[in-house]
Amino acid sequence: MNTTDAGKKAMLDSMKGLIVSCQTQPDDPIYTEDMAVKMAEAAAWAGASGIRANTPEQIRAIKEAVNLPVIGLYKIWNEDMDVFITPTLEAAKQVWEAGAEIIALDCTDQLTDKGRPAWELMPEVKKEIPEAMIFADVSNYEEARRAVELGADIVAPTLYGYTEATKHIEEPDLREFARMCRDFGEDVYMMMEGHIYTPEDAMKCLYLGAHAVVVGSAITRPHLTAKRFVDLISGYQSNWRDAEKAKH
Ligand SMILES: CC(=O)N[C@H](C=O)[C@@H](O)[C@H](O)[C@H](O)COP(=O)(O)O
Repeated sequence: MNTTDAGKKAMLDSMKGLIVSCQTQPDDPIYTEDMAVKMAEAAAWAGASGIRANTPEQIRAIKEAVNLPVIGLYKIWNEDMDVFITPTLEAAKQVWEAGAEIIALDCTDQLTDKGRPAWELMPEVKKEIPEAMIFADVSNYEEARRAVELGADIVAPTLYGYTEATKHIEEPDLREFARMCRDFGEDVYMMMEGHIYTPEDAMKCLYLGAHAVVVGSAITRPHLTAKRFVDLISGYQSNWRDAEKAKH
């Protein structure tokens, strides 16, 4: 792997376009041991420019099968905190050792169980693993600014909709994303991630200044895509039923 600055830049430049998040958990209805690899192979077949993957095992298996840059993360849930994306230095090391060129970190203000904000981990990871590139998962403009100042290579609003302040939101904030691209796009690779469900929405993000768009559920969680259809259709069906009842 080429980890010089020029090598890093060449890799990041090559990631323009679509990055597919290929993640499965054992409690997913589509889970099998090799499912994440199959998803990554499908993404590569389609022409994706990178893969986002969770857990050292899935990252390692994907790296063996697919010749694309990998954004790796390690989701670890702890009931004492909301931070779950690569929450510790040890988790970041495992992601790196599994072969991911880029490590995704929670760079929000959320507090860890040690009482410190999640973003404080980034300088430690950069010091410990200087060859790695850092993908900062943030939830708002201020966190994006801080991530840029701390030297993130990539910033994305991945956690918009997943923090205490934003958990009621289920759509991307394209206006805020455009502001991030305008203000930080010269200093960092801005990517869009989270709640992008159609090629048209992905295109909008590219027009707003995204270097790449990371898409997960819409491509690799068919059960959630099916649920979006069912929820919408059944909502209309009950409205129809109520309207019919009201007539009688
Ligand atoms: C918040 C969180 O846990 N995000 C995770 C980050 O790796 C994934 O579960 C998402 O699938 C990914 O961010 C892509 O987003 P979407 O699935 O909406 O396209």
